[in-house]
Amino acid sequence: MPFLENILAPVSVVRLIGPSDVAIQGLTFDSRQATSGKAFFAIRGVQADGHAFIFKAIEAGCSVIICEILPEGLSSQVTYVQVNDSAEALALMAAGFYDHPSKKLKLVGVTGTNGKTTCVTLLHKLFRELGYNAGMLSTVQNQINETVLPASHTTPDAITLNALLQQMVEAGCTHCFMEVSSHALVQHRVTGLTFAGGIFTNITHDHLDYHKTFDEYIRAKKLFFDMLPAKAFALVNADDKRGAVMLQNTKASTHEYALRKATEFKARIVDNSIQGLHLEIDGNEIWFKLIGTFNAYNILAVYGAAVLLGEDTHEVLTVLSSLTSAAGRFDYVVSDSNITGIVDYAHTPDALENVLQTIQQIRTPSQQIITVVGCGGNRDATKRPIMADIACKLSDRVVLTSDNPRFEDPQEILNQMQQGVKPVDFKKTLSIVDRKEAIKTACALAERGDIILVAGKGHETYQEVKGVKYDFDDKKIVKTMFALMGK
Ligand SMILES: CC(=O)N[C@H]1[C@@H](OP(=O)(O)OP(=O)(O)OC[C@H]2O[C@@H](n3ccc(=O)[nH]c3=O)[C@H](O)[C@@H]2O)O[C@H](CO)[C@@H](O)[C@@H]1O[C@H](C)C(=O)N[C@@H](C)C(=O)N[C@H](CCC(=O)O)C(=O)O
Ligand SMILES: Nc1ncnc2c1ncn2[C@@H]1O[C@H](COP(=O)(O)OP(=O)(O)OP(=O)(O)O)[C@@H](O)[C@H]1O
Ligand SMILES: N[C@H](CCC[C@H](N)C(=O)O)C(=O)O
Ligand SMILES: [Mg+2]
Repeated sequence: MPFLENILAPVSVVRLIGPSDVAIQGLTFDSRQATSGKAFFAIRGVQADGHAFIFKAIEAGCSVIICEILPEGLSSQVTYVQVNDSAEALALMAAGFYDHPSKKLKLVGVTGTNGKTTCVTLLHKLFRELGYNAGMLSTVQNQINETVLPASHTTPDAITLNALLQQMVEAGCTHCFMEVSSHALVQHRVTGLTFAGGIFTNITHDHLDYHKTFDEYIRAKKLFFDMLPAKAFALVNADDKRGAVMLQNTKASTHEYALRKATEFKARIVDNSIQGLHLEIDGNEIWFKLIGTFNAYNILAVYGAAVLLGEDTHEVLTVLSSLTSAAGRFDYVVSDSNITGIVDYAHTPDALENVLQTIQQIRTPSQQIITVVGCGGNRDATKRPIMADIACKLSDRVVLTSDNPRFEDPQEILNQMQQGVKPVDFKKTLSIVDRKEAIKTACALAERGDIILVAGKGHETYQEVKGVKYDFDDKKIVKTMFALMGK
C-alpha cells in the first residue's frame, strides 16, 4: 500500500496541509464510492462540481483530499493537497498508485473519429495470433488475453484504466491496444501513461456538443500526439488533411499511411466486394475479409503499427488476411430470399457516408438499399439533419427512427433529423419512432436481393431511454423479422 508522499512527486502541489506520510488504500473521484483510507479527488465536471462532495467523502472515511479550492473548516484528521488541476493530479497519482503498469507493457493508443474500435480489435486479434499475451481496451469490451471484461466507456477513467493495465501486467501481457477518445484526452484520463505508439485514423464531424468547435475537437486529438515520448511512434493517416497537424509538435518518431498519397505504409485497392478487400501492399497482393475502402485504411494502420512494433511484414499480412472485424461493424446476415441485413455502428455523418458508399460500390443495379437510422439523445445534435440527408442521398428508401434517446424526447430528435431531408427525398423517407417497428418496416419493404442497412447501434445490446437500458439488439431483430416474414 503506497504512502501519499510516494505518489505525489509528479504533481505540482500548490499547498499541502497535513502529513504526507499517510498510507493510501485506494483512490476515488466519486463520494458515493468513498471508503475509509481512500484519497478523494474533487473534480469539476459537466454536471456537478466534486468540491461540493468533499465533506461527504470525509464523512465516509477519506483521509486525503485532493482539490483545486480548499474547503472551509479544515479537519485536523485529514491531509489536504491543493493542486491546479485535480483531474491531472488524479491521473498522475493513479499511475503511481498502480506502480506504472503502462511502463511494463507496449501500450499503443488509437485516436480519431472513426475506426478506433476496429483498429484496436484487429491489433489485439493479430498479436494474440502472433503468440503474444495482450490486452485491449475498447468501446465494445475490455480484454485480458481471452478474458472479456465489460466496458462502460471507450476510454476508462484514470483509476479504472491503470487498474486494468496492472491486471494485464499480472497476466503476463506484453502489449495493450487501447482506444483514446477525445473526451479522455480533455479529461486527463490518459495523462501520465507511457505509450509505445499512437495511431490517428481520421477526424470528421462528431462530439460538437462537448468540444463546441471543430478546432477544439482537433486540438483535443492533437493532445495525444503531443504527449507521446521520443521512443514512441506516431502513425497517422496522411490522406486525412489533419494527419500532418497531429505530427506537428510530437517528440515521437513520425510515420504515415495512405491510400492516395505516397507514404511509408501504402496500399492500392485491387478489388472491393461483399467478399472482402483485395489489396496490394508493399508489392504483395492479399485478400482480406474486411469490407469497404474505410477498412483498407484500418488494415494499413494496423499493419504499420505492427511493423513499427518490430513484427515481420509477411507474418503480419498473413494473419491480418484471416481476421474479421469487431462486433457490429459491417456485421451482416443474408436471408433465405437473399436479402442482406447489415448492422453497422455508423453514428457519425462520415461513418454513415462511408458505409453507404461501400454498399453502393458492392451492390448490383437491381438491388435496392433500404437504410434505417437514428441519432442518439444528449449527444451532438448538429449531426442529426446531416445524417438524415446522407441516408437519403445514398439510399433508395430510408426509415428514420430512434437510436438511444437517453433523456431527450425521441420525436424531437426525429424532427431535427427530418430538417435535413430535401423535398426531393420526401417520397422515399418514412419516420417511425419505435426502432423495432422501423426495422420491421424496412424488412417488409425489402424484396429479393435488396440490402438493408441498420445503422448507429452496432454491437449495442440495449436501447437507453431515460436512464434505463432496455434489451435491444439490431442484429437479432433483423434475423427475427426475416424469419417471421418468411423472407
Ligand atoms: C461528459 C463526460 O465525458 N462525462 C464524464 C465525466 O463526468 P462529469 O465530468 O460529467 O461528472 P459530473 O457528474 O459533472 O460530476 C463531477 C464530479 O463530481 C463527482 N460526484 C458527483 C456526484 C456525487 O454525488 N458525488 C461526487 O463525488 C463525480 O464523480 C465527478 O468526479 O467523468 C466521469 C468519470 O470519468 C465519466 O463517467 C463521465 O462520462 C459520462 C458518463 C459520459 O457519458 N461520457 C461520454 C460522453 C464519453 O466519455 N464518451 C467517450 C467516447 C466518445 C467517442 O465515441 O469518441 C468515452 O471515452 O467513452
Ligand atoms: N477508418 C474509418 N474511416 C471512416 N469510417 C470508419 C472507419 N472505420 C470504421 N468506420 C465506420 O465507423 C463506424 C464505427 O467504427 P469504430 O467502432 O471502429 O469507430 P470508433 O472510432 O471506435 O467509434 P467510437 O468513437 O464510437 O468509439 C463503423 O461501423 C464504420 O461504419
Ligand atoms: N461513443 C459514441 C457512441 C454513440 C452510439 C450511438 N448509438 C448513440 O447512442 O449516440 C458517443 O458517445 O457518442
Ligand atoms: Mg470505439
